[in-house]
Amino acid sequence: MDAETEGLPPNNTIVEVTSTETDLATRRRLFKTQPSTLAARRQQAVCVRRAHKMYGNSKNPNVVLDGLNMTVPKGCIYGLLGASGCGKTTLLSCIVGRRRLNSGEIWVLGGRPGSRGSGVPGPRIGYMPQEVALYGEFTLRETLIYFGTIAAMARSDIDDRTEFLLKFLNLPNGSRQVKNLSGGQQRRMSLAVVLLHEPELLILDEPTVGVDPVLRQSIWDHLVDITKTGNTTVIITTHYIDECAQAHVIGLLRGGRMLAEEAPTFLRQQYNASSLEEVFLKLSVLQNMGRRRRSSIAQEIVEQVQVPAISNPALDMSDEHNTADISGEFGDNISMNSAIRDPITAAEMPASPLPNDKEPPATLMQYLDVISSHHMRALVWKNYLWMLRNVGIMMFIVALPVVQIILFCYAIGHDPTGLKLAVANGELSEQMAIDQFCPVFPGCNQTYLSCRYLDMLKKNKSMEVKFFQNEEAANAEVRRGNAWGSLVFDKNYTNSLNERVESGRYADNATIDSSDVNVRLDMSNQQISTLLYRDLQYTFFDFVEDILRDCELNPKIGRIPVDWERPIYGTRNPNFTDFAAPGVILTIIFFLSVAITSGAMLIERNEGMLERCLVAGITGPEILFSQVLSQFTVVILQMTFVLIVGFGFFDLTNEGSMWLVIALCLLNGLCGMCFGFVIACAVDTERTATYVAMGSFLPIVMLCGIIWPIEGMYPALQFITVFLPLTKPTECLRSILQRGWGFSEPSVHNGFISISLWVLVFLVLSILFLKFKKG
Ligand SMILES: Nc1ncnc2c1ncn2[C@@H]1O[C@H](COP(=O)(O)OP(=O)(O)OP(=O)(O)O)[C@@H](O)[C@H]1O
Repeated sequence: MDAETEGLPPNNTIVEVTSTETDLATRRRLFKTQPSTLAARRQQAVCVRRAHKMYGNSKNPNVVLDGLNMTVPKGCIYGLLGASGCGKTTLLSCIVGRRRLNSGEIWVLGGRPGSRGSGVPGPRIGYMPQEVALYGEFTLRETLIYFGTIAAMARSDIDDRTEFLLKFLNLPNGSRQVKNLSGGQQRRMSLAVVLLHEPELLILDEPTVGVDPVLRQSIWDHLVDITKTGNTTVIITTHYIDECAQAHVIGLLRGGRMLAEEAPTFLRQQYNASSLEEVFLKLSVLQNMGRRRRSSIAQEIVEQVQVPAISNPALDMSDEHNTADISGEFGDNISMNSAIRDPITAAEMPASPLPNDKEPPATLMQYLDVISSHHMRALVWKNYLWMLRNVGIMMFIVALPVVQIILFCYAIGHDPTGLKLAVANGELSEQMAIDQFCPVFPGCNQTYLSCRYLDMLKKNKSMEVKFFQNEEAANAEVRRGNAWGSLVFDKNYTNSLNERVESGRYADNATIDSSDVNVRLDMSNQQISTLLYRDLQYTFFDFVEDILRDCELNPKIGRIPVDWERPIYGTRNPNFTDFAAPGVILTIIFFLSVAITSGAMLIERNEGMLERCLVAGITGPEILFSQVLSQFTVVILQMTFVLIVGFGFFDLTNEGSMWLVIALCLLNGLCGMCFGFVIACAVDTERTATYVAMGSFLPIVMLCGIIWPIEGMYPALQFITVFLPLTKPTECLRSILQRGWGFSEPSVHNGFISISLWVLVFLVLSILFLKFKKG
């Protein structure tokens, strides 16, 4: 009920108050100071005070909880009722510590949810979310073993409870997979999971949806039964308002506030209603009147709706009530009425030890002690079981990088072959050109030297030569896109070339011109034209050397006077495959790890499993480390196959230590996994995750020196690349593979340092996202 309704006179006859001052004065006069001690609040199972929660932003807020108070005494069944979308789930997720209030306070089992030592989230509570939130591939028994292990139950206890729950909830035998159950059976299974470890506080979000009336009744009977001892408290939301008649207290939530918190029988009497639905309706009307009483609409409502004489609980308080936990707000008063009328009262409750009021400062060991062995056991077991149940997917995941490296090795970096050249050779007759006949004379023979050169082009560089009768025809072939270049030889080519060599510096211009090969290239394809440019020249050097050798002259005089000694690193003919391989291998491993981990985490998150596990007390670091452990197996397999295929089968150059290569690839896979965690924790949907992964893929490939040397980038970009996760590792792997460098070389150990730092950064970011990214 909102504050304005609290101001109604005790007999509750609706009085239209016209003057604001009178209204305020009446409210002040009627207001009593009411004690509310912290200790009393902490004695409740759940106590919410002045809770404000909104979604959206300040410009477009969606206020869901608006100063809400709620008191759930220990040992009761509390039915939380309200229309769809009124904020029940939001309130529950704040109670279990998965969402934060914008303001206000929550006490659960005497502690603040999420604070150290409060046990919430943790095994003290059992949360059944609205969605099924179970692993479809697991059997019922495996599901219960998993959640039982998380709650640190002994295996024998898990087995006993499993037998009981399967029978009690009318579930099929334990070896059936969850995905093969009907919708109703899955919800019952979800209920079985929270009942399994018999927590102190059960929070059930619509547990009876899809349950037949007989079973619904037996679930309620069970809830009544477990609360009898006073050790278990149940908060339940349901759409079937009247089933809440069996609750000890019901809270009616509307407009972000509690309309009432009372025992159902009391409410029905108080509001002279035959059903709880009617009570809800009347209270809603009262709430509307309170809100609009300054408007003329109020009068209409008063006239149209029959509201019974109701004593306003906010004002109808005996001294007896005042001694209880009352904060002066509506919710407290009402719930205490209930608590006192109810057979289970706070006074009868066994006083359980409360956690510390203020969170004690944590020691370093407590900060580091974020991993519990039974949680890790359960999580790693669950991850491997998931993989086992999805062998097809796992095989695909392992095979994918193999396919990629095979494609890379076959498709990238090899010199193009079969490049067509259009040749107009003046030395040939018209008929010879038509017949594509160009005679080659080996040895120290100075006849048709043009044909000898062209023959070497064909043989050594796999080029295809087509003869045309004149220069125009050859150029036209290039213009039509049928050849990559035209070569024109003068009709005196052989003689002129001989004379040019013989005369040396005395050769005249005409001789020099006619001994040149005139080349016109199609330079539209940078790779091909560069290659042609290089090969036409190199083949010419080879051609000259060949003749000189055959004529028993020193072949060196045919070369340019630069002696290309054996390279210090690399080969005389470095290929693009070896240049790109380090970056490509790292990129494949990195991005497949990103895809696997972000996919796995997002599936868990979006199907509610992650939420359920976090409420059960699993921590962010535990989830991450368990994923690291299990996904790492996949990364190791992927990496092994990539390296075997790349170095074993395709013989990629490796001059260095294979152990260093393996270590770097493993770290790189780990880094990809951690980046995947960050994406999964930071975004909400698979689609956004795909955009982020894709959005980061291209910049990383372009900027990390994988396909183009960093030295060729703009200076500002060169600076930025240093801070990208694959730049230094790519440089490092290239140095190991091509130069055979060891760890002591800066370029190698810098790669390891850089990737380790990135692993750390991504891990910390994921943990922070998991911790702080709540609603
Ligand atoms: N993550 C979110 N971001 C933005 N708005 C949200 C989010 N979750 C819930 N809401 C909005 O908050 C309001 C309350 O939602 P909530 O799920 O708490 O209602 P509910 O009472 O549990 O509904 P139902 O009974 O249908 O499950 C709704 O208007 C909903 O659209």
